[in-house]
Amino acid sequence: MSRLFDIKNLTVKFNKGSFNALEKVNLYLKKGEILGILGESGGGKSTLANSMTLLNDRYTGEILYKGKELKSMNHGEKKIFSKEVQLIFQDPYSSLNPKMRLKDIILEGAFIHGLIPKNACNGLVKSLLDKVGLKESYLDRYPRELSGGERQKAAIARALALFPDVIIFDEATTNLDLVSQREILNIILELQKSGVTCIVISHNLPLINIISDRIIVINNGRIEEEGKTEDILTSPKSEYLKEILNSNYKL
Ligand SMILES: Nc1ncnc2c1ncn2[C@@H]1O[C@H](COP(=O)(O)OP(=O)(O)OP(=O)(O)O)[C@@H](O)[C@H]1O
Repeated sequence: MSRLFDIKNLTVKFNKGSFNALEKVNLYLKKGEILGILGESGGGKSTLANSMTLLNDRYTGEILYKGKELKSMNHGEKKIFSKEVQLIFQDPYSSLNPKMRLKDIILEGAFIHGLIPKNACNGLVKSLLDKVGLKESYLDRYPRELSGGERQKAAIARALALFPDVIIFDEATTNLDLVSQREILNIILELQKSGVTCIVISHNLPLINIISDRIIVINNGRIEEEGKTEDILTSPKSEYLKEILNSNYKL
């Protein structure tokens, strides 16, 4: 499997003289896999996701996407990158424009990138709704007229309208009830089958266990361990993982 991302010595320092949010992080993402990123609050997971999507460019080290360092990409390359790599946030309400109807929200990015002719809109938006399990009758709704789980599905449909190669889910199921969580997990597994590579960031070990091919544990800005899901859960090395596994979590 070829690598989509290759990250070398990624270091992020937000305030001069204070601690590093990320410290010499090295990791890769293989095409077709689901990579789980696990760690406690404040450990640096979102900083990693934001840096991998250039929402944060105040980093040192290298983030290579398909062999090209993100900050050295020219305008055209960055535009392609922003289509190919999508980020889904924890709070779908704040990431959806409250003044736009669902169909316009879903198609906005695809229009900006010139991906779809006007006459193909209806077909595309219906197939995207179907993929994420939203009813066609929701097309004219505003975000406030959707439940939390439905809003998260809408955010995924909007990302899918760009036919991305990679989707990073940053705590995307954290605020959802168990049924919605399960539905989003199933969507992610279906995405993997259709060739989309995914990163799932969470502090929820059962969720990461169900879905990931490989896991990285990141705390205090450092990678504490990395390996195939079954390997690191059966013989954990980090104190963090040992503690969770010794608590009430059962594999
Ligand atoms: N823009 C910023 N400016 C200053 N400090 C920041 C900024 N973003 C994050 N931090 C700090 O960097 C550290 C890592 O934060 P980050 O959000 O990456 O952690 P996280 O693992 O995603 O946490 P959570 O699971 O709670 O979302 C934290 O101490 C946070 O306060």
